[in-house]
Amino acid sequence: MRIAPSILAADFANLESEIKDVEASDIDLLHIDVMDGHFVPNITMGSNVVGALRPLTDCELDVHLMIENPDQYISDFADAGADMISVHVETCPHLHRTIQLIKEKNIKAGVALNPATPIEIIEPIIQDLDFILIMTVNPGFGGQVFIESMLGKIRKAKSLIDERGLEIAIEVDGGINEDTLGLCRKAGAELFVAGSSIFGQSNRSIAIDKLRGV
Ligand SMILES: O=C(CO)[C@@H](O)[C@H](O)COP(=O)(O)O
Ligand SMILES: [Fe+2]
Repeated sequence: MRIAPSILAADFANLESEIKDVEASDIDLLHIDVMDGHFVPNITMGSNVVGALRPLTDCELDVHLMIENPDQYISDFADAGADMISVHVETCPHLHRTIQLIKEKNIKAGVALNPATPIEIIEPIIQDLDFILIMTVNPGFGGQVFIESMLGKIRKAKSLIDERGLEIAIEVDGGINEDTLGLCRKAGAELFVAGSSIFGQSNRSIAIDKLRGV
């Protein structure tokens, strides 16, 4: 299992030390939530933040785009140093093209799905994906409560992947804590985004150990 701390819950005035703090716990991925105030009712950060963080860390930068018209910004985020980019299927009328745009940048391509979006929507292009991001809360804010009915969607995603013999990671995002992580893992997820259950805690190394079940 891989844990991706979401910097949305970090102290923005001290991002460098916040990142060093979680890196001390052998974290190999950082999750960056990009929100535009249109697709979701919140505004966060752009590719300039990804570019500023890139030289500060060896972690893979996992950029979660919660923005309308993502095609227009993929190049900026990739050039700024993203290693993985996920786009929301709800924002992509030409999803196949959008995925190819990400892959042309030689980085991992993922599709994110809102809780109300059925997993079957990605079936026609599943073989082109490196990962699937299943939202376990409605996107827009950290600190929300995990939606338990998403476990069924994770199981369905796992079956779609396994039936085809594909190597695609299932990432879950929203309300992941020491109770919900195990449920998602059992259902088939392997990449766990965690904001408040890591950066919201005073001792991040204890928080990460708890998530790992140590
Ligand atoms: O994409 C999002 C929210 O839209 C997430 O990545 C949050 O940042 C997760 O925060 P927690 O639910 O773990 O506090
Ligand atoms: Fe996210």
